[in-house]
Amino acid sequence: MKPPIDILKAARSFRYAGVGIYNLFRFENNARIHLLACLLVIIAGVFFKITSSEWAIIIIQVALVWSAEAFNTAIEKLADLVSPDYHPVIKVVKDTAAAGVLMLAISAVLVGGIVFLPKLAALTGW
Ligand SMILES: Nc1ncnc2c1ncn2[C@@H]1O[C@H](COP(=O)(O)OP(=O)(O)OP(=O)(O)O)[C@@H](O)[C@H]1O
Repeated sequence: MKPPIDILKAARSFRYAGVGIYNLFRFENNARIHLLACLLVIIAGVFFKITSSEWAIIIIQVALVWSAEAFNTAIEKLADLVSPDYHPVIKVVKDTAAAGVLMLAISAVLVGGIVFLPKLAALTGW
């Protein structure tokens, strides 16, 4: 009888996803920009001693942006394979996928502002 959960198969899926994460940050310029932004946010979070709720919100924001970037990259690669030449539908597909990343990046910047600007203001005496 087949076991209800195939642990080896799950472990393989984790490995493939790990390769995907590596490729994302190794080869995609925008993903590297998001990685750098994340490192700066971690440094700021440690410096300003933000609360666990603030960390939780920031972690969710970072994960949302990275995840959107991963889906966007996957869509771009698929689109390049399906249509290496210019196609108006591919333009809509790629622009829409990029819009998804931009929307979440804007929300991450706003959340960052809400969390860090008051602390920065208190520090600098604005
Ligand atoms: N085959 C295509 N047909 C139509 N428009 C395209 C096509 N390829 C790219 N574009 C247009 O160029 C924009 C940038 O596409 P591109 O695939 O170069 O993405 P990118 O954000 O520069 O990512 P990367 O540099 O990682 O490939 C798309 O949003 C789209 O408007």
